[in-house]
Amino acid sequence: MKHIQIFDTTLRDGEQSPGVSLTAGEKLEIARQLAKLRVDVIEAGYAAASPGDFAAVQTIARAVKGVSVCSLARATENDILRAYEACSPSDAPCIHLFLATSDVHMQHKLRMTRDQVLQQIDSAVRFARTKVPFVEFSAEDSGRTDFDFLVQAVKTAVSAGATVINLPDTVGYLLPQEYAQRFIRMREQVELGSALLSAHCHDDLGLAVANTLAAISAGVDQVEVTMNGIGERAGNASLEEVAVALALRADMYGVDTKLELSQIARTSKLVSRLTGMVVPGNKAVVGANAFAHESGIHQDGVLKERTTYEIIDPQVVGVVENKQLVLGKHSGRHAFFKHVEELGYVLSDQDLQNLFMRFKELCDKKKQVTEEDILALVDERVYGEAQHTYTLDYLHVSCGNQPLSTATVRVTGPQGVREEAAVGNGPVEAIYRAIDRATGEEVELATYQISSVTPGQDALGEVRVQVRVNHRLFTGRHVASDVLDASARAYIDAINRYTIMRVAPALLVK
Ligand SMILES: CC(=O)SCCNC(=O)CCNC(=O)[C@H](O)C(C)(C)COP(=O)(O)OP(=O)(O)OC[C@H]1O[C@@H](n2cnc3c(N)ncnc32)[C@H](O)[C@@H]1OP(=O)(O)O
Ligand SMILES: CC(C)C(=O)C(=O)O
Ligand SMILES: [Mg+2]
Repeated sequence: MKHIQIFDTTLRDGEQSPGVSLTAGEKLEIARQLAKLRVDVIEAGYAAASPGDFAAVQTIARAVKGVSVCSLARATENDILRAYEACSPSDAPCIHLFLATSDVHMQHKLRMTRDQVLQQIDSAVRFARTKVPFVEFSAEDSGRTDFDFLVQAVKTAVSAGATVINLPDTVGYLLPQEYAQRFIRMREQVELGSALLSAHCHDDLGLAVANTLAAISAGVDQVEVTMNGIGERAGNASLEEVAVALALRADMYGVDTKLELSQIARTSKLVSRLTGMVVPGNKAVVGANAFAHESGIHQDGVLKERTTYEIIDPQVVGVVENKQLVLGKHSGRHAFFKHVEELGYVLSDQDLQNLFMRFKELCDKKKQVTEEDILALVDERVYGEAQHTYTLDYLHVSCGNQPLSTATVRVTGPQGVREEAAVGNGPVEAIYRAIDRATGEEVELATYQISSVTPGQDALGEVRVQVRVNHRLFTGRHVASDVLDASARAYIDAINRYTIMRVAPALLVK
């Protein structure tokens, strides 16, 4: 069976989703999980974009073995050198060079002629090949590129030594048959030698997965995908949808991947939690409703025979139904640490001890502590409280069935301890006004979302907020059994992410 290489770009194109900003530590955690999922290439970021992204790519290249680690780079010497320095510790370092080839991009964005673009492809690919063994060249906006010119661009990249040729549908414009034809014609017209062909699709017309699958039928060797389909604008082709389609319909595609499908659910949840991008309930494969049956006739069918209405076995993609850890207030450290380890986390002794304390506090509030609760606690421990400028020491809220609420907060920050009170049209507004006064930061609340991360009346509530500062969005998140406490801390988390960026951009990835 032909092997299709999975190039995961969750940490690069996925992170280009508006409002997503991952720290290097968060990127590393996701990269480790992607390695467990057994993707072939991790595009860890864009090393020249910021010191933080450089650090993230380098950290992942050093720490995550058995997978190729790649950095994006423009066709410039500086970008190539930064990408090389960042990804060179990898077992298989890869530089992903791109240059646009469509007339609209060349004329208006690059302001270059066709000849200049060909010249730059040649010199950039040659230079990158002097640095690393794997160089991917992407003809940006290839979907809207004049085909004869695209052939010239690809010939230039191949003869300069590119090991992968990617034809991205950057703006999600093509239809499946058209996209497939481009690969078929390209193979007919260019002697690719050992260079692989790659597909990279965006979802502007909701066709990213269909186009990716069409490209596989047309013989590509690699597909570029993101977990949960996150990415620039409407997103990229979703890894889990492509992976499951290939596995389930091997009769049609006749290809395989190295993917460990049982890691899909866990990877999806991790990416969702750390990016703040909520997975819609009806999302294929990983949505909460993907294996839920609502109507009587369907329920009857599934009870008699699961496959009447389920084409995917949820366990195959790691969705374990009715699984609950038997953990509670009588559990000790050994059992608890083992569970954390089984969930795939490698934590320091100090983090484990602190986490255990939080677990015991939670046991006093909740009858049953589930795997979801523990995942939420780990996130709070490892990421939520990292690198903070402000901490919330005290919160008191007074509210009722009248619109006016009051909140009092005590916040510790660079100016010391400050106490402030404010009123608002509801408790959350009152809290946020009080926090604004206590921090003195000028941020504007852009979005506020609240959800229950665990089932039952005593569930943990998760609040995600985005604050806007100078047209940029910063996401904050917190999980607690008290939703007003979670609301306050999520807001402070978002402000902290903004302040980290302001004082030390290298700590944040973007
Ligand atoms: C399709 C994609 O997903 S492409 C990847 C998109 N990702 C990103 O942009 C990552 C985040 N970007 C950044 O941090 C910044 O844009 C940087 C650091 C990369 C560049 O910042 P700046 O130097 O300030 O340039 P800015 O972003 O304003 O403009 C881009 C410049 O790169 C040029 N450029 C665009 N693509 C390429 C390319 N592939 N090769 C060479 N130059 C390019 C543009 O023409 C423009 O040049 P100009 O300044 O001479 O007009
Ligand atoms: C950098 C390239 C491959 C890209 O993301 C695109 O064209 O969509
Ligand atoms: Mg893209």
